[in-house]
Amino acid sequence: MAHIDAGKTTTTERILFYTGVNHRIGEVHEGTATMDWMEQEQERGITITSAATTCTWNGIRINIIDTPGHVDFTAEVERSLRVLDGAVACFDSVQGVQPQSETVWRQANKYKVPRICFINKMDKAGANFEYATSTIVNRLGARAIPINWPIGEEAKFQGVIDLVEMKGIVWTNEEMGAKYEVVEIPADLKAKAEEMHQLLVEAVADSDEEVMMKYLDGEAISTEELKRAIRKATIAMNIFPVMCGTAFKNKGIQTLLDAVVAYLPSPLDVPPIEGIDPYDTEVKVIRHADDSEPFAALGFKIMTDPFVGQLIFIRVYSGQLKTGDSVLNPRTGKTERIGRLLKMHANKREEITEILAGDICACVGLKNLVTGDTICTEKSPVVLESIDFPAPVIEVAVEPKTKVDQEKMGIALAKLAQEDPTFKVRTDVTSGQTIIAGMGELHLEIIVDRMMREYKVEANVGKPQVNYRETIRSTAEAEGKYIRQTGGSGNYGHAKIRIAPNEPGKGYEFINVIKGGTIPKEYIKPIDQGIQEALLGGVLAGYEMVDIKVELYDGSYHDVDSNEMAFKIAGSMAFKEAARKAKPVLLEPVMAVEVTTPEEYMGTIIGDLNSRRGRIEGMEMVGGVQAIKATVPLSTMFGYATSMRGSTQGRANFSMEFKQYEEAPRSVSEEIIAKNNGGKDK
Ligand SMILES: Nc1nc2c(ncn2[C@@H]2O[C@H](COP(=O)(O)OP(=O)(O)OP(=O)(O)O)[C@@H](O)[C@H]2O)c(=O)[nH]1
Repeated sequence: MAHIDAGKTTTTERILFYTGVNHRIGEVHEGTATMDWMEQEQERGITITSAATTCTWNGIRINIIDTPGHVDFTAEVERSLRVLDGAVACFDSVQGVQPQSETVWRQANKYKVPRICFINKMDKAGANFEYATSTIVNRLGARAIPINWPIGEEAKFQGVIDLVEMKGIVWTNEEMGAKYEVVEIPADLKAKAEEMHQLLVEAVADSDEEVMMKYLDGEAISTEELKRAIRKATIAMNIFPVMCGTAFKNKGIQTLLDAVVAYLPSPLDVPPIEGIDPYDTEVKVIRHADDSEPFAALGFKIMTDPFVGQLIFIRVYSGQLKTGDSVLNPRTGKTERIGRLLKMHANKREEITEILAGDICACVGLKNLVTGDTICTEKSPVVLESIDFPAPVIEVAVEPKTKVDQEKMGIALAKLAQEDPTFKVRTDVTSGQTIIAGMGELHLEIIVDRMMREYKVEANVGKPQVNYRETIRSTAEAEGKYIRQTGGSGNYGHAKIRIAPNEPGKGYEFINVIKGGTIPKEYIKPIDQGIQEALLGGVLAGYEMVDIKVELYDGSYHDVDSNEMAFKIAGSMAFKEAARKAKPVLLEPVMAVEVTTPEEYMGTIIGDLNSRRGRIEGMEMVGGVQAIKATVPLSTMFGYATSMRGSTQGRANFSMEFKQYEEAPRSVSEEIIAKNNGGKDK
């Protein structure tokens, strides 16, 4: 995991080469990286999907998921961290911690994933191991403790000092770095190595009692003892060991693999996973990484494969499973049969017949699974915690060119949406246009590109727009009555509701307080559904309404004429009227922006951010340049990259990620409401 371009894919390619999975090294910039198997990834030299793959080092099996660095694909990182037990955080040796490193670091904290830090690109001009490590301490607030020290930097980088075993390791540039030599610690680095070794012992002593006692008594600590203490401290996240190398120049990868095996947890080292009983949500269910416990796994990724069909990636938390076994999906209550099990090697696959606790693999045959679903045995059901995904903030209209394209587009978008939980499709209520929403311009561009290439859909694509939301600021009551006589049969639906603002982020909540059958039970759900449909269309400018509590408190029915449809319409009517009375407001997505710029352009950058309704949150010197943090509405940030580069002669950089939805200022919301014809449902 890392900021974009830190070298995750290059490092992974080296790992696959040294562990014997690949016989030649694929390069990102040549478009031949195994992990970046999608056409779009190879053309752009970036990772978009996180490919899961398996390799073996020193007899230990390692499952690797190479994650994307670009913020638009943050969901890929989120789900990978949810199912992995350990991570290698890659950093650029010149830049150290970059904005997106902070995001992924926070995500790893959230899922309590122990980490090793790998300072990559030690061969680059300006490489500085000490500085890069200090940024991990200062910007991430992490206890980053070197277990390597570089031998030479920039063009002179030859290898590393292993601060645990106190030896030098240098790579000879032969056989793509497969060969290295163990050497004495160079004389000029001896004192530094001693100092850093001491620091390492001190840092891990408090995680291991024996080592602590010996340390306090001034006794020598053996390499084995030190390794054990580092493992404990790393798994407990008391420390984050820091290593270095250059993936591109083939140095430092074998040592990194050794450390992954030595210090990152195996499935047995992580705490058992907690879930709940689907039939009694008050009951906690604990599952250990043990083959003899009942089977439980989490589906974390869905990929449509042109040959096999739908592949579901799962992480097994407990028990075992064989091909042909049936599993229960507690969300749907349905049992499904596992057709095939596949071990994934980036773009190749190997058929297997069983999987065990701790495994990550792909399976075929689970039609109804969505990302984040648990699968388990019918006899001992459990629901594991799902995965959180951020809301899409940008949208664009796509219009099929012909009738045939229209059909193909529907299928393509549905498939793409099933793979990607941050991508949503909707039909605009007034224009009837298909609107797709996602995490950023790049995200939508890739989706449109895949739709056109993989599914051969021809379509016109509009300009990206902000995905606004609506909510209410006060409470209101309203009633909806739908009474019609159509031909012979009648329709009768009648509902009275109260609505109130819900806590931000809590979404929609429906509370039924109907007593004594004023409205029969079977019509309650249709009312709820009618309200939910009305929520999607909004009341101000046609945007989805969020964070609203609705209480159904009264209504009436007719013995003969009442039906579900009539109550659905009554619910929708009641909600729209109540929402209009409850001070509706427009919400806009606000982004966390970080610009790094040479000092001379600071004034220009800040002035420009202010003119975009930005709020400056802080400034800091980072690696000789100024880092300016600000929150800025997304609507003012289109085209920012070009204008910022123009005004700083290409010397400033920026990153941006979604922060939260905030109420749009009156002038802005009036303009948007006017543009959308003053509400789409009118
Ligand atoms: N000089 C130098 N360049 C490197 C090194 N490692 C990677 N690169 C180059 O840096 C660029 C980015 O590398 P990637 O491996 O694609 O980085 P990434 O972190 O996977 O990027 P995303 O997946 O797009 O976030 C490529 O052009 C690599 O060839 C290194 O050790 N030294």
